[in-house]
Amino acid sequence: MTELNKDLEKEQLRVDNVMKQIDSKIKLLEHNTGGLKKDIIGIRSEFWEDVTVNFDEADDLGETFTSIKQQNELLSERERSHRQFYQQMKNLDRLKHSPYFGRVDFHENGEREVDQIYLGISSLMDENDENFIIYDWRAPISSLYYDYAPGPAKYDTPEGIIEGNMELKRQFIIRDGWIKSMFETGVTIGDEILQEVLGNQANTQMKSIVSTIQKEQNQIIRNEKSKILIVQGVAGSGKTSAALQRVAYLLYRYRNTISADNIMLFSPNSMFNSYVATVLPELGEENMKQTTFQAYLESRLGNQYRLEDPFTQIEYVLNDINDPLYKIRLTAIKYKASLDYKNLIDQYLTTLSEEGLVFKKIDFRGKTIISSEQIQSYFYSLEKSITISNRINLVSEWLLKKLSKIEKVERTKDWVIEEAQLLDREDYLKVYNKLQKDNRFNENTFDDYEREEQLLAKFVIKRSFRPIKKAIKAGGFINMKAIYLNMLHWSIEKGAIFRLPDCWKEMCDLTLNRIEEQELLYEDATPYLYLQEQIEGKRTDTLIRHLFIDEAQDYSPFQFAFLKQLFPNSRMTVLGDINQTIYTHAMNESNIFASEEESDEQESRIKLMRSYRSTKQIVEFTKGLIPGGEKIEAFNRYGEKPTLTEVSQLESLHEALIVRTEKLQDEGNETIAIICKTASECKDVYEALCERLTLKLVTSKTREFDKGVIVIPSYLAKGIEFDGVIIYDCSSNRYNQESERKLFYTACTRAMHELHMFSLGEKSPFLQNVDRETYEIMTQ
Ligand SMILES: Nc1ncnc2c1ncn2[C@@H]1O[C@H](COP(=O)(O)OP(=O)(O)OP(=O)(O)O)[C@@H](O)[C@H]1O
Repeated sequence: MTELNKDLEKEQLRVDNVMKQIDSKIKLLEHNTGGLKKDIIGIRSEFWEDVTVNFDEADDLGETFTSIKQQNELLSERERSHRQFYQQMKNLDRLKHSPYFGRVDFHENGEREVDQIYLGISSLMDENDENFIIYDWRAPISSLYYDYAPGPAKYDTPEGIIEGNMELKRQFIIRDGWIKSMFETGVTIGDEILQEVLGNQANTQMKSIVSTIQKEQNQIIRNEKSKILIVQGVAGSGKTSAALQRVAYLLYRYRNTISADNIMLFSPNSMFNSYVATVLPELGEENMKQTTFQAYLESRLGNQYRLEDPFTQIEYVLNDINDPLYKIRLTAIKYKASLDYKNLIDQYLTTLSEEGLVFKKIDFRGKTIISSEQIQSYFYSLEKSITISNRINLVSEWLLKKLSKIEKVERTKDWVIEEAQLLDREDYLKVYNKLQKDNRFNENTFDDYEREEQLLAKFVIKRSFRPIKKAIKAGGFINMKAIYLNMLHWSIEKGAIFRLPDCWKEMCDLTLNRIEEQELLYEDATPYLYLQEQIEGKRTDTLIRHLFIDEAQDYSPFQFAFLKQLFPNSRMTVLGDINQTIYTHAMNESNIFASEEESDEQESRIKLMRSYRSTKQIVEFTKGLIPGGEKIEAFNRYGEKPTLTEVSQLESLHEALIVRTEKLQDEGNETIAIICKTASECKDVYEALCERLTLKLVTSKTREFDKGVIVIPSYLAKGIEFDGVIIYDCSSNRYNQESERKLFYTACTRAMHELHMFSLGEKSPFLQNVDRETYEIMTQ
């Protein structure tokens, strides 16, 4: 028997033993959980039998309350234990499927024994709960596995650095109790295993990568020192994967202080949200909060305006090049994304401190009860040193007091008596009950009839004023629309003192016209909300301690500044790729990824240059599409070269595309994307081909994507991946503007195993400089 076979046998024996221990832990837990479940069902069904309910006397009321409280505490305690048991059971189930994936033998300096450390997705203790049979991959000692090859090695612990020598590093694939493969590995974790993992079919849900995390990815996952961690990583380098494993790491490392509710991920669209949603549960952790920037804007401005979304904006940018206002709008999108525009708004705010805030009048029953001038003069009568938002609070208090006085006067009016008579039964009953209650506690009851009338009047008044008061509390008396528009007029007048783009007036007109129609353009939404916040008072989310921004190259400097203000207590992990910047507002020299310098000691930057998603052949091709692409490293996984098919007729394009799609399906590719430049192109393709192929059309409203063949616009495909990608039409008609180069690159880099491009007419200029050796030209 060879040395390796002997080792394999020994390792299999250990696996057998671990499986037995997992089984006995499961049995024990089942036993305990079963009892608990019965307890909970019992307490729930007998809840009301076991409490003493008596509302007759005040004393009885107290006793009833205590009794319910006790019973409730008992139930909560049992439910908590049940949840814990359930979680443990799920972890054991997961371990049973695959107990561990790695082993390092570490000889700590000064110690006699060598420790054998086995790593899995969660830890497992022996039967006496004394020694670790499996270490959680996030434990401090586990970082040895990701960071070192056999030889001198060290790891960080909260108590300090531990140094020693790594004597062995081994990697396993274990499934259902059997070692399927075992390798001795070097620094980079098992190319063999990575080959296997990456060679698999793409999935409609992202997978966890804990067993094959690479050293540079581990730096991201375990970073603890930086307030802002910026990761510039090439397409497919594992940014999203590293981000999600980092969330799992933080939840483990700070389990006593941070929970999933304290972590938030901003992602590019809702389909991406569902794509990544299974990774953390797979690792035994609860999902962090997830949102998109657009969803946030909607939640804040959606009740005031029809908000344009970034997808509608990009459709305009890509399609409407012949619109006479096209250039103006594009310049506006860029300018309004900049910190120069934020600075302009800040300047305007200083003038607002002195004059110019606009308020809405307050009407009641068709009559103005407080005029906008009255509000304005009260506001400007307040001490100027008080911030605008604090003065707004004072105005709000003043208005509410004023309303209370008006309420009293109104109570005696005829309309109140009339409305009181028309109250429906339910409302009347409420008043009647109140009357009864008052009589019970109040000895000096006077004429019930008179009292009832008063109460009814009060009820009617309260109900009528409620919406006004609510609106006042929410700052509804501020005329934000007029303030934003006035700011635009003011900026036109003061143009000379700002670095405004040419045609600024035309740009403002564009916004003015839309706002008049109750529509807010995407480029105006963040600035508008920013201005609103400075006036009404900044809203902050102090609960979030770690903010993750994925595809961050597509955020404007203004949006970043806004997010920093919104999450003041949060550390940030910002992940992106400057070569995948597809939105006009982000094509800015102040893009966070444009610089490679760390701006201060709170910021760290990490670069990922190796692409794992695509085969070497695809990476060698896509590298040629972007300047500086030669620095991108491909992982050694081999496949066919990408292909380009040039056709001159639409019919032949469709025929060729159908043949290729069917071939990809026959080869076993489960997720195939036909990527078009725009949504309108997708719609045409879908309509033309849906009778010949089983297709699904993806739009900005799609929440999840399924296996099969999908037709998807380029900008929605970002962040996700497919076994096979077909570029519908990469002709110079479609992709010719320099600003579209990155969009094209993003589309091509979605392919894991196969990339096929079709061109109706001459191919795009982006392909002109690509090394001809890196792709095949197909003849029809
Ligand atoms: N260490 C790793 N082990 C196994 N698979 C990995 C590893 N790193 C990345 N991958 C795989 O590579 C693919 C790309 O990863 P991911 O989507 O995280 O990259 P990305 O940098 O966010 O890509 P993009 O910017 O192009 O959207 C995924 O299939 C992921 O599972």
